[in-house]
Amino acid sequence: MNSPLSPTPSSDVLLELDRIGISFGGLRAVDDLSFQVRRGEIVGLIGPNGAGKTTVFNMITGVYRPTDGQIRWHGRDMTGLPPHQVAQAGIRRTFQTIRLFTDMTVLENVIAGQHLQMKQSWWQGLLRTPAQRREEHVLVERAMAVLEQLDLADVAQEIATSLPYGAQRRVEMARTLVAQPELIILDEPAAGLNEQESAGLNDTIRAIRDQGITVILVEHDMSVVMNVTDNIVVINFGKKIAEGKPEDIRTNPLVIEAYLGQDDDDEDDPLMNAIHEEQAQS
Ligand SMILES: Nc1ncnc2c1ncn2[C@@H]1O[C@H](COP(=O)(O)OP(=O)(O)OP(=O)(O)O)[C@@H](O)[C@H]1O
Repeated sequence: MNSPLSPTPSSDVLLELDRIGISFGGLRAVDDLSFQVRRGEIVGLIGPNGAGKTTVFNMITGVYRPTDGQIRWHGRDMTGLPPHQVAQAGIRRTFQTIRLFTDMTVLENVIAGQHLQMKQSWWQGLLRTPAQRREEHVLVERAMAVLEQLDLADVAQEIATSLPYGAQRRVEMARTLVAQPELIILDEPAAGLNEQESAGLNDTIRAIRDQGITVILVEHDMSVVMNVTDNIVVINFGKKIAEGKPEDIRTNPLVIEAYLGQDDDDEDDPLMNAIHEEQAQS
C-alpha cells in the first residue's frame, strides 16, 4: 500500500528536523534545531542534563508536536503525526525502563508484540487455520533471525526476566527490531549496564546498523557514543551547539564548555575525561 509517508528512493536523507522548536509555558525547551539523519548512519544526540534530548525524541516519535519547524521523513512532512502512525511509517523507539513480559520466554516476548500486527483474526487463531499457522511460522522465523543478530538465539527458550540485565536490554531491542523499522531510536540503552555489558552494547548497535537499520542514539554514556556513532549532534539549552564526527566533538570548545558547566558526578565519563585531559595539557 502506498501511504503518504511511503519511501521515495531519491535521497539518502531519511529524517530531517528543520528548525523545530517547542515551549513549555515560558520555557523554550527546544529552539531552532535542525539536523539530518542519513540512511545507514548511527547518529548520537547528546547534551548535558536538561538540554532537551528527551523533548527532541518525543517530537520525532509524535509524543509532542513542535510549535515551530517541520519534521520530514523521506522528504515528506510528518510534523504532528501521532505516535502509532510514526511507528507505522518505520520509526520505532526503545524505552529506558525494561518492559518485558514476566513468565514468558525470550522468543515469546519478541513475538508477543507482533501478534497485534497479524492479519488473521482471533477466531481464526482459535481454529488454528493453515493461514494462521503460516503467519505464526513467519513470525517465529523473523524473531529467531533478530535473536541471532543480537546474540540471543541460545537463550530463546529461557524466561526473559531471568537473564542478566544486559541481555534483557537486548531482548527489549529485539522486540523493537522484529517490527522491521527503518529507523530505531535508542533511549539511553547503556543505562544500568556494567562496563562489560556497555562494551558489548557497541557491538549490538553496530549489528543493528549492519542489518540496514538507521540508528539515533540518545545516550549519556560517552564510551558508547564516541565508539559507535558516525555523527553527533550536541544540544544545550534546547539549541544545537555542535555537530560532527566524534573526534571533532571531543575537542569542540563549545561542547567542552557546556559539559564543564554542568554538575557531573560521573567521573568515568570519557567525554569529561577527555575534556579534563585537554585542559591539563593546555
Ligand atoms: N512536559 C514538560 N513540561 C514542562 N517542562 C518540560 C517538559 N518536558 C521537558 N521539560 C523541560 O524542558 C527542558 C529539557 O528537558 P529534557 O527532558 O528534554 O532534557 P534532557 O536533555 O532529556 O535531560 P536529561 O539528560 O536530564 O534526561 C528541561 O528544562 C525540562 O525541565
